Amino acid sequence: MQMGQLIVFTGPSGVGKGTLLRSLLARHPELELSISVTTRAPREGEIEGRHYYFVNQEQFQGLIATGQLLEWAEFAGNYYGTPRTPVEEMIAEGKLVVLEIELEGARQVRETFPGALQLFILPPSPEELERRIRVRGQDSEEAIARRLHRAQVEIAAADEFDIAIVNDDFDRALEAIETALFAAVS
Ligand SMILES: Nc1nc2c(ncn2[C@@H]2O[C@H](COP(=O)(O)OP(=O)(O)O)[C@@H](O)[C@H]2O)c(=O)[nH]1
Ligand SMILES: Nc1ncnc2c1ncn2[C@@H]1O[C@H](COP(=O)(O)OP(=O)(O)O)[C@@H](O)[C@H]1O
Repeated sequence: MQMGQLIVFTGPSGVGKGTLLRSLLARHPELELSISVTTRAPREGEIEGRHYYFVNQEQFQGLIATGQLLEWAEFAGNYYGTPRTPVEEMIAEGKLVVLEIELEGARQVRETFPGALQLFILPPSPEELERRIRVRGQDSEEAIARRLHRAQVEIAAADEFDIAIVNDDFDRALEAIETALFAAVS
């Protein structure tokens, strides 16, 4: 059987990664989303095992110490990581596995999985990025400030990625992602 592939999505908080991925996954059942582990508190409506596996600091450190994370990083005061075993199993089964992760994690994956396709999602402007984070209405002022600060660092690194796509018009961005993705994996 053919080996699967890793597809990495990175981009500043609020750019629309989650929304784009939901549409992409609904349209392409052959894509599998990796569910991350995080120490962040669940947002309203987030479900354990579907959006994230929610753990405490001690549990997260245990996962690092026992090599159970494929990559991990601290982001805006919380830890996030990709559970290794499910991803390795899905790749061995020939699946296309999607990781939605921040910059430091994407850099780690670049080292360990050089064949991974790395996509970066850009906002049309910094103002629109801030508007989207606020419209989502899920984060405290402090969390918003940390995310906006981190966004500048992430956007400055967009050139490191295989492809950068601006999420201005949603449908157009989705199409551009599909084109890039299926050109790379076919
Ligand atoms: N390195 C890494 N980053 C992750 C992982 N899961 C999520 N992230 C990233 O962590 C950041 C914060 O995620 P989250 O708290 O859900 O906020 P949101 O992106 O604003 O919805 C985002 O950039 C995510 O892409 C992971 O497993 N590893
Ligand atoms: N192309 C777009 N135009 C306008 N709003 C968008 C667009 N894409 C996403 N959004 C909105 O922006 C907000 C943040 O999107 P989200 O998917 O949560 O971002 P991320 O996962 O990157 O943090 C949501 O309210 C979402 O509906």
